Amino acid sequence: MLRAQKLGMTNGEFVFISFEINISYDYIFRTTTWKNGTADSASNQLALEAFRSLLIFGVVVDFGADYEQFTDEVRRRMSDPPFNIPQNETLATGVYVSLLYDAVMLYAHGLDGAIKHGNSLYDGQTIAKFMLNATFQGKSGFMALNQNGDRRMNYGIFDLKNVSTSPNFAMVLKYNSYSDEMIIDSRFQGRIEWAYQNYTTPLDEPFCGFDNSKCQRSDQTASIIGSAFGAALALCIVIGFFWYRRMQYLARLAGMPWKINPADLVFSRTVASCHFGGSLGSVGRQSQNSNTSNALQLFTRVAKYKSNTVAVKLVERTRKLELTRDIMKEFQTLYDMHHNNITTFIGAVVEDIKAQVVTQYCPRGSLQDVLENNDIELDMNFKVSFATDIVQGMIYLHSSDIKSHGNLKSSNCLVDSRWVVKITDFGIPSLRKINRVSHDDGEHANYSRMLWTAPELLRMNDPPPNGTPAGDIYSFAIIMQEIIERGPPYCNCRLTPKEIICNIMERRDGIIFRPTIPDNSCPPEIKDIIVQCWSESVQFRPSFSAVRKLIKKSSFGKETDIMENMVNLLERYANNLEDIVEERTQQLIDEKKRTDELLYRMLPKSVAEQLKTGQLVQAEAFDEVTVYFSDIVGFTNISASSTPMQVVVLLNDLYSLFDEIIKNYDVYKVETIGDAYMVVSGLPIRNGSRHVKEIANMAIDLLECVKRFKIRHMPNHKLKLRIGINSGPVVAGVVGKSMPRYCLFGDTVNTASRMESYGEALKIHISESTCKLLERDEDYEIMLRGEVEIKGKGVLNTYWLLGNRSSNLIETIEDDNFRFSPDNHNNAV
Ligand SMILES: Nc1nc2c(ncn2[C@@H]2O[C@H](COP(=O)(O)OP(=O)(O)OP(=O)(O)O)[C@@H](O)[C@H]2O)c(=O)[nH]1
Ligand SMILES: [Mg+2]
Repeated sequence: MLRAQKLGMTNGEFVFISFEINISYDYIFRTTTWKNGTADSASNQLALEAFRSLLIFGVVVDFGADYEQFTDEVRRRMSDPPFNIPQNETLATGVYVSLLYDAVMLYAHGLDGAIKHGNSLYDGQTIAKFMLNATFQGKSGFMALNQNGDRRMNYGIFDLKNVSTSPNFAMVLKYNSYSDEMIIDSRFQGRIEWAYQNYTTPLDEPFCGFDNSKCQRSDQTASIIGSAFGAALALCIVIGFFWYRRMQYLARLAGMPWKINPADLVFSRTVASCHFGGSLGSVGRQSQNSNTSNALQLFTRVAKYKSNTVAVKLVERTRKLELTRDIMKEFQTLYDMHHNNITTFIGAVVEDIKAQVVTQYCPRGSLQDVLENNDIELDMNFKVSFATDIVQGMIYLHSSDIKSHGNLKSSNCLVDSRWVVKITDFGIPSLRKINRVSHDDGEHANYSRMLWTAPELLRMNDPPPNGTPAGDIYSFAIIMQEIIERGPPYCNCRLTPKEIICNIMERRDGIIFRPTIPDNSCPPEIKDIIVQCWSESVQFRPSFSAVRKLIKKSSFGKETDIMENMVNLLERYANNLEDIVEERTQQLIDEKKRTDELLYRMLPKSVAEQLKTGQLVQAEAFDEVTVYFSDIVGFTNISASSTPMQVVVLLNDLYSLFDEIIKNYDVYKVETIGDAYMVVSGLPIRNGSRHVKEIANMAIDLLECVKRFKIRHMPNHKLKLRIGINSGPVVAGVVGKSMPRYCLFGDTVNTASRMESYGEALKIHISESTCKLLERDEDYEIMLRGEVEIKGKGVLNTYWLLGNRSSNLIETIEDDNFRFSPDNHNNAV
């Protein structure tokens, strides 16, 4: 009751009824049921208030007149063995004693009936049957059982009385269920004192119902009305929203935001990409590459649009392009599409018979270009990430208004700067459908274009321009083969595209024709996906969403997290780049080495280095160097009796030999002019006085080698060399800018040249200065030639260098009668 009070239910509106079985007049009148002996008076006061709302409904035992006598008898008997309970104990008295007595009497009644009717004493059901409708005066009042075995008894209602003086529960009404009478006893203390509003009888039911449902109902009605109104409002908002969107769409459609002014497109260049031809609609193709199996060189037209680089695809038609509502809608649909794995449609220029479709430019070219580029290393993760990009793009495309691509192939999958694959060339089916300018690129290219087309579409006379979703899945499988194999479709078979297409369409002997993928080229789960995707039966091909799940389930699809994937991708790309850079650097180093070598052959290394760093090479004076000249005796005659090519071969053979020999000496070859060969020692790097010996030894060596030299086309002809040497000061420097040459200047050079021209065949003619330097070394055998009149010099003493005693002597052709004639020296053979 205290709990009810806390809930505010004891204000009299509610009446609580409790049921008591153990009630007698005495008991009731003596008991103060609300009071808790251990509680404080304040709590008891609260309880008293609460108990005012309680009516006790109880069984009223009528003990009858002999009750006292009965209890005395019970006490007496209980004092006897085996109970031995003292007579003054109250235990033997009470309502239960009389109730138990009456129960035994009732059982006896049933037993009596059973015995009388000859029934078994052990059949409980029969005994119980004879108890039904029993009536007798029991010790707990009149005992009467109805036909169901229920006892008809007296029941009473007790109410709390004398609240302000000595509160107690008192019977206010008695009901005899046997006689069905209400009995008002004189001992009753008046009527029920209701706790409700000044003792007035409470309503049968509270105003809001026992569970507040009656009040709620009105609340509910309000809320139903409210929600109906809300729903109507929401519906209006939704309809209004869609209507607004529709109006916006129509306004946009009419405004044609995708329309580009041709003047805004600034064409810069075309980017080439080499592969099989494009679709019939595009006119990007420019030239036919004749040597590689009819492959076409295709070009992307690149332009600047609002300072962005864009790709422009020209679509030409044979008749005027009407901007019908359908075409406008198709352009608008493209314009509204945005996804990371499709190229952004920027707009279109629509002119009389052509349209220029402007899309986002992908600098890395198509997937086909990337796959064909062997510099790019692609591991399986990279390949699967390409595949995943295509799948994501296609899922978006299939869920869009476009529904399907219809021309999915590797050249229509572009790779952007961050290696993300983006699908392109989809949509605008009306534009694709109306008659196009036909580009007959030849049978090979035409059939090559069909390699991605699903067999069911190949068999159709008029396939839908947008293709079908299942057809796209088939095309995806062919792209996967390209990715896995890094080659064109069907790269493992030797058939021509025409033969391949025929095989696919005909399905000979029920065998379907598809590309082969070697087992070791990709994990089995990836191969399974590809095989499923190119199933002959459309029903067996999975959707792109299913393919995405299958890839995710594979060992390559375990995306840990997008950032990690991104980082892995970048890392792989960086590693790839590092390898490429390393390779390229090596190539550059090799190339540089080659050009340097070439340069060092033309110029002394120290001079070349200065020129390379852009320094001005100052002419340099050298106090003493030795200059060597040689010439082929009778070269004019040899040239006259040979073809120019034979002369070139001869000189090349000879001077290659010379070049090899002079490598053994510290000399610098200045030049070869025709048949003349000029070498110097002592520059550009000074070598003290060694220059003369270097040149002398070299000259002896060269002469020896000439004696053994055989002219290829004149094997019997003995080649003879005339050698002249002079030593002295020179100035060396680079002359000329476009073809710089390292030249020597000074009289020393002229004299050396004269020494050669006034010399004799197979002899080394040296000047006096050279002779003096050589004489310091006793190894050299030198012979005075005598006085020779040299043009521009006067009469000079000259010498023959015969040989080096420490190595081999020259077998000189001694001619005592030699008479020098400056005019006939060229003819001396
Ligand atoms: N680098 C680069 N290449 C592109 C871009 N767009 C197209 N291409 C390439 O340009 C070439 C010509 O493209 P298209 O005229 O569409 O020819 P296609 O893709 O082979 O065939 P269809 O799409 O059927 O016409 C193809 O190799 C494309 O891969 C781009 O944005 N960047
Ligand atoms: Mg294309």
